[in-house]
Amino acid sequence: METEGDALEELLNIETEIEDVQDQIKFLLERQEKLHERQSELKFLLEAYKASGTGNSANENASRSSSLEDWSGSFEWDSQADDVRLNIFGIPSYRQNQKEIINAIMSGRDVLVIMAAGGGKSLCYQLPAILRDGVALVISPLLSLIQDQVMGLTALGIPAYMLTSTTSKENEKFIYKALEKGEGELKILYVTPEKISKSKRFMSKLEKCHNAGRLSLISIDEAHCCSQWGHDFRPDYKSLSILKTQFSNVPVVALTATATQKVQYDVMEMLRIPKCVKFVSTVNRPNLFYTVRSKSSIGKVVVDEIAEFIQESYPNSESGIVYCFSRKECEQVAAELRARGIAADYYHADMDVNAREKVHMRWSKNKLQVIVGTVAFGMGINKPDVRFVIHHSLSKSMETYYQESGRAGRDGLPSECVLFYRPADVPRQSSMVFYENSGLQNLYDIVRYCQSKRQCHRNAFFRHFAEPLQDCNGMCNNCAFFSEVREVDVSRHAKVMVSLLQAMQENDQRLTMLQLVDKMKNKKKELGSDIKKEEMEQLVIQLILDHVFKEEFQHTAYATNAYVTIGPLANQVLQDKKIVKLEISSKQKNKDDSMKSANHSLTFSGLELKLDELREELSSGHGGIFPHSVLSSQQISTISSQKPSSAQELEKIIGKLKTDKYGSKILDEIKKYTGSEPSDNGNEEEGSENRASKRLKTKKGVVVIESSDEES
Ligand SMILES: Nc1ncnc2c1ncn2[C@@H]1O[C@H](COP(=O)(O)OP(=O)(O)OP(=O)(O)O)[C@@H](O)[C@H]1O
Ligand SMILES: [Mg+2]
Repeated sequence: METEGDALEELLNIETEIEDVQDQIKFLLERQEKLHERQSELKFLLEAYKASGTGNSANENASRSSSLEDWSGSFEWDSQADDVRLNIFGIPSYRQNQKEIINAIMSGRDVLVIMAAGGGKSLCYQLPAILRDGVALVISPLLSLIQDQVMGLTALGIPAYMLTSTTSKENEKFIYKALEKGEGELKILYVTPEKISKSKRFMSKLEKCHNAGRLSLISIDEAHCCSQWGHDFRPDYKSLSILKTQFSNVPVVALTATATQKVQYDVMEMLRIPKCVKFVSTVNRPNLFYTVRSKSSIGKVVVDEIAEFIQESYPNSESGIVYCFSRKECEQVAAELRARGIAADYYHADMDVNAREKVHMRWSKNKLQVIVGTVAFGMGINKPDVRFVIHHSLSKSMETYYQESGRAGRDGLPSECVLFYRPADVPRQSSMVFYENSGLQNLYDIVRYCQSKRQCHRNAFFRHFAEPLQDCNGMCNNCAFFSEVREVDVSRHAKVMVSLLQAMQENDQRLTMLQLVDKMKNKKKELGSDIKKEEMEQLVIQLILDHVFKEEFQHTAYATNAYVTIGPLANQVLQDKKIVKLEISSKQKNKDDSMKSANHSLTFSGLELKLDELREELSSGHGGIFPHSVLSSQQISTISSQKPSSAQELEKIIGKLKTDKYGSKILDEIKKYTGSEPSDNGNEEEGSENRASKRLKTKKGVVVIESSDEES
């Protein structure tokens, strides 16, 4: 006969099971939502293919415009545009989509441009701004970005101004007069979005400019700031909808480096440009080599490895960034790098604006090799020749990592992105992001990227941004060294771990990841075979990603603690319904292996170094503009390989304006160098880009480093 005790026990069991089922339903609903989202992304993608009539070639699909109109044909402004491109901007040819975007804007259309960081979005609106009559208005979110742009344009002799808190009274007067009366030369005017939302005076002058038919175009840079779903939402960007309402016949061009479908729709809606021509370029950055390195639990060892990497790969003080998790860590790592002889300084939100600006400036002018920053060192970074971005710990999402690592190699030359990963960094991040909308989901996506030792890192980006896969060309460490990894069945370890955690929870005890791993030490007998502590940590994270465990958080007076608890799929492991596998490096990566990727770095020829010195000298002599505004690294590389001997030859590389300004000094330097060059100096003939790509040839995913003079 059933007693009261039996009934009570059964009731408790049922309640536990109901909780378990509810957990599973919650998990399945979340999963369903994700799948729906992905489904609609893929449907959209397939429709885009159909509309553009392209086949399956990844390259064809990598760049697409949303309409069937042909923007690549000839237009009446072609020759004038070519002239401005070469002779004012010093740019010898267009990159992918630039010509088409310019043509669409010149035809008076609204345009949405999605183009990777460093793809060359600025030229797309600056060139039409010069060709069209009147003043172009550019909205940009940050003062530092605006200052960089205005300085660069001024150095090219283009009448560009900004109207910000730093503008002098005199310049303000000049700008208002130019807008109102068309007096004085003003072609491009930069403002922050607050000017549109808060300054009635400015808006009334702008209206006058428009009424007189002198507002040539409106450009909205970093347009993802319009969307709450984007990574840098700015409330003031919302007020930009007024622009299209008020100036409906003026073309609006919105530009951003990353935008998921959702963000793209949001931007089009917010800016009221539903019929815009959309140009989407690939997110692929083929010049970036992505590496995930396992991170030691000893802080000093990590800094040693970072310092060694920088010194061995970038001995000519090439610029780089090291991203750290916290402000304190930034300061420590910067100090330790300095102690190891690297010119490094830190940058974070706790510093006052002037101190931050000073560090940024020193770095931009190549007086400082490395900035060690938190995420606060963000959007305003415009330096084209950043050769490496190192993450001392993982970012909080794939999108953030793409943005941060993407600050490397904006000039298109080979550069490296290295992420130091250890599972113990995951709870540090998760306890920061768990309260954000989809914070944990986003974090777990990048954790998957870090945990995977076999999957192509580049493909992870394509998947994340719903883009067809493209060849990695051996440009990530998994593609380059994948054979060193094996998959091990650790289902038994997982089962023991689940039972252990369950027993603890039944006794109302909670465990952090490290405590759980520690407790597993006592289970050696049950396990038979042992796996290393780091692998055990990797397993805990793997089980969190697989929903066998989940993370829970508790606030204390000082911090938020992350605990590992039983997740919806734990029973599957206990009932042997789920096989758990772990990717394990079959041989300890030795130093040589991990440094292999460093051979992607550029090496400079003697002439390149001379020209680099010359651009520093010329930049300080020309009102302190940035060295890269005098000559870009790519231009230095082309000049060094072609060694022009006359102004006419030089003009073909850097255009008329720069040749007039700096030509004689550049030609002198070439002459001096070729005069002193030993006759067997054959290898220096090639530009660094050529040499770098020659040194790095991939054969079936294995990197073959060809020997060259510098190495022998
Ligand atoms: N066609 C081209 N050929 C060579 N260099 C180019 C070309 N177009 C642009 N560049 C150079 O590429 C670099 C990056 O350009 P730009 O600042 O416009 O990038 P962006 O797309 O705005 O990137 P971000 O999203 O990081 O702001 C600049 O140094 C620019 O001069
Ligand atoms: Mg830009």
